[in-house]
Amino acid sequence: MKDQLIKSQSLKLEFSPNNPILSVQDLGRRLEKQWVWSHLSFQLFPGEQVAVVGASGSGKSLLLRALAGLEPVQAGQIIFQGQPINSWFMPSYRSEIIYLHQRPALWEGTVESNLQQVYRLAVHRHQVYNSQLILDYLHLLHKTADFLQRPISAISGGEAQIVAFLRALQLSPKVLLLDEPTASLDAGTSKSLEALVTVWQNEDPQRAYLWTSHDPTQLSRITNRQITLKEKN
Ligand SMILES: Nc1ncnc2c1ncn2[C@@H]1O[C@H](COP(=O)(O)OP(=O)(O)OP(=O)(O)O)[C@@H](O)[C@H]1O
Repeated sequence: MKDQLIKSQSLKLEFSPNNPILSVQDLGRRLEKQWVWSHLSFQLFPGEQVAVVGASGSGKSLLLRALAGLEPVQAGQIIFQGQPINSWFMPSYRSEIIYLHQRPALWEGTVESNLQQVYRLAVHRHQVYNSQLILDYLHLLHKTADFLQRPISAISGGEAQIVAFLRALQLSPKVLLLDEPTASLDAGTSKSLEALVTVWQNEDPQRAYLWTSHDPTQLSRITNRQITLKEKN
């Protein structure tokens, strides 16, 4: 089944807790003549919770977006489940590695129509909307089913972030790339979303995440290893 997600049918997946789910090899991102970061190498293993830290402008967002296939790189390789990123069919890749940031883009309509809409995309046609899973996740967030009928135009920034999390998590990605996802939220909602990510990860030991935040207390709660990006010279 998973083989269908890869462009080249001759490639085989290597899936084991001992193999990195994501491998970054000598990666470099240049903006005009200046490298934001270069010679960046690390691995992300199944089950890991990793913080990406660095000063403002050190390129944390650029890194996470590059890992999601949303930004180019000018050097090095990104390897997901043993296969280089460019051997993947991009829509499939982006449903396995999902990037979430603090200002999600949502469609018009209700919360639930936003959650259902992703299944109309060809890449998710083999999956179906699972309302029970969503209700379970909402329960964890101390929200009831009426939340699903709220119009997007009438929800708060924090609630929009909740919708973005639910929309991503229901697709069962292998890797989440969380780019300051709770920066504009109150402490209670932030902790609920942290709990939600933990539940998502505990559902499958192969799942892993990278999380950027300027809040060291949050990072110490939800990650156990750090990748540090150096400031530009
Ligand atoms: N699309 C772009 N075009 C030009 N420069 C960009 C672009 N995106 C980011 N940059 C620049 O690249 C550098 C790294 O940006 P990035 O947003 O990745 O940093 P960051 O570490 O995530 O910062 P912060 O902690 O403030 O969110 C910054 O100097 C930024 O201005």
